[in-house]
Amino acid sequence: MSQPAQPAQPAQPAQPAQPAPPAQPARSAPPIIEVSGVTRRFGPVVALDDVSLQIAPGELVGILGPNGAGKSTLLSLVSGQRKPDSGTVRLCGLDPRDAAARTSLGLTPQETGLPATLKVREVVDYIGGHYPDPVPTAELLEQFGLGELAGRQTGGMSGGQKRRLAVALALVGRPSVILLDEPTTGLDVNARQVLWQAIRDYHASGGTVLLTSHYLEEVQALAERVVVVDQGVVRADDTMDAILEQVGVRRVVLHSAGLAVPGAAETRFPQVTRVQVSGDRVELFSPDADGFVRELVASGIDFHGLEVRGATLEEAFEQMVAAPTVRPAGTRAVSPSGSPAVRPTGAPAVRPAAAPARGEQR
Ligand SMILES: Nc1ncnc2c1ncn2[C@@H]1O[C@H](COP(=O)(O)OP(=O)(O)OP(=O)(O)O)[C@@H](O)[C@H]1O
Repeated sequence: MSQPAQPAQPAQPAQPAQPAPPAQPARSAPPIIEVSGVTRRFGPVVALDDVSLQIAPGELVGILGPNGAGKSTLLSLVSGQRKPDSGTVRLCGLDPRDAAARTSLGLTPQETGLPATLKVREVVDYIGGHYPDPVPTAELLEQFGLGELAGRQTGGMSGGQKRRLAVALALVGRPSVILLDEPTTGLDVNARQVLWQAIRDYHASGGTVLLTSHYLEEVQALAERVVVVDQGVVRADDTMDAILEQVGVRRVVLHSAGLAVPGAAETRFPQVTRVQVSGDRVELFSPDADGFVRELVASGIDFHGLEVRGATLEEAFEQMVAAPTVRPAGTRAVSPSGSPAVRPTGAPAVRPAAAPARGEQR
């Protein structure tokens, strides 16, 4: 579900114009974003359920979650567009509904309403005019590969071009923190690379980024820290490496006619939790890859081309959103996509960061 469509939010210069050395998150500094025990309901739906999150200045944090998880709701609370039913949200130490807090904020909502009859440069001038020291329009448009479109009405832009402009507008006021809700949805590979570079440059100059994405490779490429949200609950909150490590599942790839028979691997080897077969190529997932390989060798089954590697973020994510969260009857968040990924039999439970273990009552 989307936030209300609107242009980027006003922001204020809080960062130097020139790129500085890559930012080191100031973990000892007061959090620039602080969400404490926040619950937000929409009628019977609990979009966020007792969520707590602290983001230090200079962090680049990716929020992952399936459709309806509560990601956009979280951003709308941080940006002050909505208020929590309970709990508190602080942006730069202030209530984000206080305009003073939002002067240091740049925002790209999931759906952006650009005035169709205004030209691209006019929109940038207009938004930039709210700030004391905006990025010069030509410079900003060049950075986002939009220089040649400066004189075009926004109604004549492609979807991808509009998306690039929407992210550019979040940066025009030199904000100290930006919220990007699915910034590259609908973009082709080149346009996505341009935006990724702009986000990296902004972060390298000391900016704080909180972004949601459906593209796991985007979060993997950009974020230092990943927050996994599912059904309104934070299921994991850690560095990318720790998230991958936490899941502990490894992928074993090999070629074997004997194991390519449906059910053969799972039946024979208890360590195997999931199997994908394509011809004689077999991909197996196991929390105990070493044990599986030892037993495979001992079994005498013919195989070749063995590879073992860690799980991708996508696999880690599937594991995390697979564990159900128990809520009081009638208040469970509804995911439009229905049940999330099926948790593989025997897969290790992921210890959530701020959520109950599987089966615990909230
Ligand atoms: N204005 C609203 N009215 C009613 N229900 C809402 C509203 N906004 C959000 N919800 C519900 O709250 C839950 C969380 O929605 P939210 O948009 O935050 O999820 P999301 O993770 O951003 O999803 P997506 O990835 O699909 O954008 C969903 O069940 C959604 O249907």
